[in-house]
Amino acid sequence: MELEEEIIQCNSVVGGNFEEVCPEKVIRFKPPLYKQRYEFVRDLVDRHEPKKIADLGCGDTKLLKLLKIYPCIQLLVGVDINEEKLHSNGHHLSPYLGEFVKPRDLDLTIILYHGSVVERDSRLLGFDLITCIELIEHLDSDDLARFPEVVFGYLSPAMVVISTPNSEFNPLFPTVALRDADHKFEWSRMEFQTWASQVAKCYNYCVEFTGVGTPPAGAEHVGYCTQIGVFTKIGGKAAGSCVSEDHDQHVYKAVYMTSYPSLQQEKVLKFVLVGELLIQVEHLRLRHHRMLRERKRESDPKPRDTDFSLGPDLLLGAVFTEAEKARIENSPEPFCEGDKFCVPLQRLLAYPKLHRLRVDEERMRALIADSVCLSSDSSAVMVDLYNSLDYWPEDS
Ligand SMILES: C[S@@+](CC[C@H](N)C(=O)[O-])C[C@H]1O[C@@H](n2cnc3c(N)ncnc32)[C@H](O)[C@@H]1O
Ligand SMILES: [Mg+2]
Repeated sequence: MELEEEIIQCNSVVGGNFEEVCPEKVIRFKPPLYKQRYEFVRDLVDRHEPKKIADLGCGDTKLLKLLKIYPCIQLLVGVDINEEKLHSNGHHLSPYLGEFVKPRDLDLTIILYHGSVVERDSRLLGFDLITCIELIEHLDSDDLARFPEVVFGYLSPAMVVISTPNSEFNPLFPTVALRDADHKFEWSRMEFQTWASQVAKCYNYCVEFTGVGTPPAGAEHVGYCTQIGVFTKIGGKAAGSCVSEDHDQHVYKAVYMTSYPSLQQEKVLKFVLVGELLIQVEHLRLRHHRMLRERKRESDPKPRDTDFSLGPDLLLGAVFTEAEKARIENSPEPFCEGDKFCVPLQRLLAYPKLHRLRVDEERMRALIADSVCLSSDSSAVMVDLYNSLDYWPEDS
């Protein structure tokens, strides 16, 4: 993360140490500061792998869009007081076509709620991570006073991240006013850390302070442009006893909800399994043809054992690791029965794209039974050795 400075003609009145530190310069961050804040959250998600995340004051849902790709997340919730923002951005959170073709391993539900973060809604209980990015400075003093009791006392997630402007950085900007017209306050590091430490102590969290947006050389003493507190619940995830009495408190209005296809859903698993299986069987069948053709060209009339050893997998562009090769080679080989080509289920399950689905032979048999033809003992998938689309130049 870098900070870019650009000399500009700056006639604005600047406060205190601005002129001394950084005369006539405008500060630009690279990547932009909002992206650095999102990156900070992404890094936390990478490290802690939370299953349930709520983004309070989610605005135009940009952070949620970045988070939805994480395989560990199963519930992603956004809350904002601005209903219009939620309505106009919700559809960006729905699954793409590619997410049906290559579904996630685990379910994911995304819900956007319209409501205020100072209202209690029991659907946000039991979360692993709650993010409040550039939110608290938009709360008036009454709401700010209620915020800790709701978020830390009632919702009581395992981790909370709060970011807010560091007012000590402001003199480096060309103007001295608050950074946004809707900000009710901007705190120095001392003010934020005093507030956050009291909150942490009151609700049994520990808090660490950091930030994003490094100050320019010579101005290190002002600290990060955005200050961040990361709160971790002492004693882990278990919800506090105070939550049990109001478990059905639904005050937020759900304005958008979407569920992602995943391999946890039987119909999705079946779709992927049958699709990958058909590709693999067809690939093996064509490879068998190729081998027969080569033999014919060599005019070798002698029948030999069919060779299903693993040559370069040109058709699928697959390159196997040594472990994958060993798994495939140790599984039963495809075979021919009259004009039928048979691939044992165990062989199919050895290929990486089917192996990753983590189904055993019995489950596979049950899932594919009504979609493919099985051998008489149901141990192999059976297809015609030749079909009308096969191209045999030698025949023409
Ligand atoms: C500066 S924006 C930050 C948006 C987003 N977190 C981001 O970093 O891109 C602040 C957001 O908080 C929302 N907000 C303000 N007061 C709120 C409240 N009491 N409850 C829920 N959301 C609130 C605003 O509508 C706005 O979308
Ligand atoms: Mg703000």
